[in-house]
Amino acid sequence: MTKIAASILSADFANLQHDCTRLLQEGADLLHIDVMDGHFVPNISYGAPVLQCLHKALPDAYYDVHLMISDPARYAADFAKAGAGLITFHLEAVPDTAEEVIAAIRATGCQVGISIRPGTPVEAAFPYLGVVDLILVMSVEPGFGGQKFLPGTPQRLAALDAERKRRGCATILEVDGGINAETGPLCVQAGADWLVAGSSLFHAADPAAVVRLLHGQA
Ligand SMILES: O=C(CO)[C@@H](O)[C@H](O)COP(=O)(O)O
Repeated sequence: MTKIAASILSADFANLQHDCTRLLQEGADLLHIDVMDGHFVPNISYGAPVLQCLHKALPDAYYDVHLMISDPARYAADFAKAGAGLITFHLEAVPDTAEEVIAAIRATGCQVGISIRPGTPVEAAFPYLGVVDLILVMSVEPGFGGQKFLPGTPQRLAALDAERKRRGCATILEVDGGINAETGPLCVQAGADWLVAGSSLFHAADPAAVVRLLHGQA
């Protein structure tokens, strides 16, 4: 079944535990932790101490960490210690050393993901099918929540899904950016397994209804 990852970037940080507890109670499957360094992307979010506090408050949640940072190998262990279940980094950040970063994350005991920006040819991720646990396709330019879904995304997911089937591997396909009741189902139809949703969940009057819809249960 499709999993819904709630992106905490859209939470009220003064009430982070409350907002996350609510979303998990409303049916979200996991928490998506967007880490931005103001260098790889033009925004700064938060670091491992925030995850550590959240993990302490909500130890049973699964933490899907998305590193939008220039030096993922340097910080992977910090996020693993803080409670990450899966750590995703961007191929564009480390074009020549992706294998080393994968090994560094694996050494922490976490699952490993790679991500690609909207402008990166989807074929760049093909060699990692069956190598990493998850491939995250960005459906907006990374850096900010609340952006509009890029319409070419389902086609990119479908290409990855077809290649995944051709290779017979089980790598999870995740999509992130502008996911809502309209765009989520298009991504699922194209092959996405995990949907990251921020503003459409945290700002919804009835988040449970959005989760049900994204789960395909509405
Ligand atoms: O990584 C990012 C943005 O860089 C995303 O996780 C967004 O935070 C998703 O937010 P919405 O587009 O769903 O509001």
